Amino acid sequence: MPQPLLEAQEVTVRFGGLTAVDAVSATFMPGELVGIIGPNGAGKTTFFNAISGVTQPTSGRLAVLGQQLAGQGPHRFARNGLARTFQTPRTFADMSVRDNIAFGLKFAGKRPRKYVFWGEETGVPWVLRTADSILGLIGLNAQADVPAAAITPSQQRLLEIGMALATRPRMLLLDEVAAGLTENEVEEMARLIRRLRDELDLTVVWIEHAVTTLLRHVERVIVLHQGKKIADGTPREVVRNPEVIEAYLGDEMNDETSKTEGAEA
Ligand SMILES: Nc1ncnc2c1ncn2[C@@H]1O[C@H](COP(=O)(O)OP(=O)(O)OP(=O)(O)O)[C@@H](O)[C@H]1O
Repeated sequence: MPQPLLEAQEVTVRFGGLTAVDAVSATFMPGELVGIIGPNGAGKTTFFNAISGVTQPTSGRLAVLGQQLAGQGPHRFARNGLARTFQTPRTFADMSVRDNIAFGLKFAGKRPRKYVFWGEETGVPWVLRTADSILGLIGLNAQADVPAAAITPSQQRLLEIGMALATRPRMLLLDEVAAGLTENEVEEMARLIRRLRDELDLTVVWIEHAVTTLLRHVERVIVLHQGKKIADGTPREVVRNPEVIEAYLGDEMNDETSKTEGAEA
């Protein structure tokens, strides 16, 4: 059995009297594509913040490839191969799209670790070597010289993914990268995410409210509700779980159905 890429054990995050993440344990294996879903305020982003070092867990353990990192800052997690996006894209507005990617590459260049590809330490895959090849991978070649402020919201999201890839991660954490996109753009985003996982042998963890698309593309789903993990299984298992239907999926599916009915009316 290979070593988990990331293992969270009983991770709890409290903000004053509020328990945003309540003793959540989860294991992420190399090459997995895992979705995280749950209602607003369920603790999804806070869990992401905890497993990427952005927020210190109040208690619990976090191991990246067996190395305990709880209590360390985000740079330490990044050095160990974690890269993430944020709900509001964090790009440099005045810099060109290419220079934004080049910034990520510069950050990666300072890292002593070699890229791990298909389980072995190798050189960097060619697609992650230059800003232009990364732009090709995410489909932003035509925007290379445009300032980041001038590209569309969906291109901003792609750019943020490109910046994360430029740090040459083993694990990519995506926080609502499809928010605000049209149905077609959401589907394209899902395909890109799968392609990145397949071609770069990445572990991808993806938080999204576009549940039907997400469930079609991931192999495993974790469901959070009021800070607790209430399900962890294949999409098939999770959609049949009565607790998940009660807490979340009933409303989400109804919303998506009524949107479709509304569009058809
Ligand atoms: N820095 C903070 N200080 C205090 N409370 C916070 C902080 N960050 C999050 N919370 C609270 O923690 C709970 C979990 O929030 P979180 O953003 O993790 O949920 P979420 O599942 O990502 O929600 P959404 O789907 O709306 O993004 C919420 O009640 C939120 O108000």
